[in-house]
Amino acid sequence: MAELDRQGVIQWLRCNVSPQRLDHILGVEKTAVQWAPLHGVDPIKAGQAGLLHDLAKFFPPAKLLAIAEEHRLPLDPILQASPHLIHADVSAVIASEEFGVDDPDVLTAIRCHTLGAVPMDPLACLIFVADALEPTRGNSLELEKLRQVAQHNLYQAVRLTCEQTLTYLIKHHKVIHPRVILTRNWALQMAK
Ligand SMILES: Nc1ncnc2c1ncn2[C@@H]1O[C@H](COP(=O)(O)OP(=O)(O)O)[C@@H](O)[C@H]1O
Repeated sequence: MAELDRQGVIQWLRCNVSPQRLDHILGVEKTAVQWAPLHGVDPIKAGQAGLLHDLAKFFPPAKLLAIAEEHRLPLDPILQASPHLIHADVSAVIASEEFGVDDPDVLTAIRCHTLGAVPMDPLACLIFVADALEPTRGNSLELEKLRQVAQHNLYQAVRLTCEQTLTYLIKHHKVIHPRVILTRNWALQMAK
C-alpha cells in the first residue's frame, strides 16, 4: 500500500470543501482509526479511507456527471437525476488520480460510504458507520445508540445507519436510491 501524503490531502481539502466539511472528514478519519482495532480492520487503511471519503463532496453536479461518464461509472436514472449521490464514487476516482491511492479495499470503502453495497467488508462497514456517527454529527439519542451498537456489532450499526437514512428520506419526501435498502437487508442478515 502506497504511503499517503496526509498533509497534501488536507491542503487539497481546504481548497475544495468547506471548513465544516473538513471537520467532519477529520472526525471520520479519527473515528475510523480509533475503532478499527475493535473490528479487526487495518487502522492505516481506515484512516486513509476516512480522510479521502468526501473528496468530491462539493463538486457541482455537472462535474460529477462528467467524471462519472469519463470513467464509465455505473449510472442509473436516480443517480443521473441526483448526481450528488455519486460523490462517493467520484471521490474514489480523485483518491486514485490525485493522490495515487491504489489499495482496492480503501477505494471500495470510499465508493460505498453513502449508499452502502452488498456485501461490504469490515473496512467499508466501518467507514459507512463512521460517516454517520463521528463527533461533529452531534449527540442525539439516536446517535448515542448508534455509537454504542457500533462498538460491538458493526453489521447492526450498518443496519441502523441505513434505517436512519431511510427514515430521514421518507420524512422529507425524498427519492430513495434502492441500494440503501439492499444494504439494510444484507446487514440485517449479517447481524444475526
Ligand atoms: N439511498 C439514498 N437515496 C437518496 N438519497 C440518499 C440516500 N442515501 C443518502 N442520501 C442523501 O444523500 C446525501 C449525501 O449523503 P452522505 O454521503 O451520507 O452525506 P452527508 O455526509 O452530507 O450526510 C444526503 O443528503 C442523504 O440524505
